[in-house]
Amino acid sequence: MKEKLSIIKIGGNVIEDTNALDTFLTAFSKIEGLKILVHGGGKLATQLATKLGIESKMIDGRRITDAETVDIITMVYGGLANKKIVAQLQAKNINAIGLSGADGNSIQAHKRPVKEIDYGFVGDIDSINSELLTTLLSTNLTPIFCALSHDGAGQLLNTNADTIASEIAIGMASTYETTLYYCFEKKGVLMDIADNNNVVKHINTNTYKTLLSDGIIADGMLPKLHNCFHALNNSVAKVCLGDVTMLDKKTELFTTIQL
Ligand SMILES: Nc1ncnc2c1ncn2[C@@H]1O[C@H](COP(=O)(O)OP(=O)(O)O)[C@@H](O)[C@H]1O
Ligand SMILES: CC(=O)N[C@@H](CCC(=O)OP(=O)(O)O)C(=O)O
Repeated sequence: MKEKLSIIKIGGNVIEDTNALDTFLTAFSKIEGLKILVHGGGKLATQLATKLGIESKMIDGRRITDAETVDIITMVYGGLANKKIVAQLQAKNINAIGLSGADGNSIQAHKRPVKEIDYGFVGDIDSINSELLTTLLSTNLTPIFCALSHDGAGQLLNTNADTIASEIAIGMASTYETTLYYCFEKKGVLMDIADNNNVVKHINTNTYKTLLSDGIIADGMLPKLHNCFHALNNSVAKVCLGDVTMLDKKTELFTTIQL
């Protein structure tokens, strides 16, 4: 029997809100067993770029990451967001260790090739250093990943945090029974975005197709669901989406994805 490992991706709207972040980190700190946290911070990066007079460009939910922008996201994801979360978890007795993909060569990627769109310094993941993560977990450290990978030749790259979470879950699946949680401000995949209680409790490959063609899965939910199925197709045991109450098991109202 493999040991269980939970990988939790925290949504951008939760990081932005001090109270919601504290509630989330309390619930995270209480999750039993081995765990890894992944965060982004896209909205915080856009806010800092605006303050610095730099325009933020997104295409299909991906940030066009030029040389100035990669510096901003390094400051925000690898610095401010990551270190605040690590410090707050230390206060909750979790021995958190903050990592970008460059630290310990934990996530190696390559710059996305230019086709119709040049995304700039955006990285597509090649490998996860599962040995390093296994070592950290075995010494009671809890890895906290930001949305940065590197190319092995000195360049940091911007990788969507949902993708980092699914690739870590996949990379760890041969060693652990991995469950991937996408924790955000909604109770799960909603039938009606205006009704936070109208949750689709189970989605499989067939119902996924219908939800897509009916336009129920839209915007930020599109890459998220793509990552969910990618994880399940690559040995991840379980994938769930929901709000913080899903983590402290105070509710049955969240979405479980199955093949
Ligand atoms: N059917 C749906 N159910 C829930 N959220 C949806 C749905 N369709 C679109 N969304 C939107 O997707 C958003 C989550 O995606 P995103 O903003 O990228 O989140 P995160 O920062 O957590 O990665 C929700 O805040 C919501 O506005
Ligand atoms: C390539 C790319 O688009 N990367 C994302 C990484 C941050 C992220 O994923 O943040 P949330 O999870 O808070 O949305 C970005 O820069 O916005």
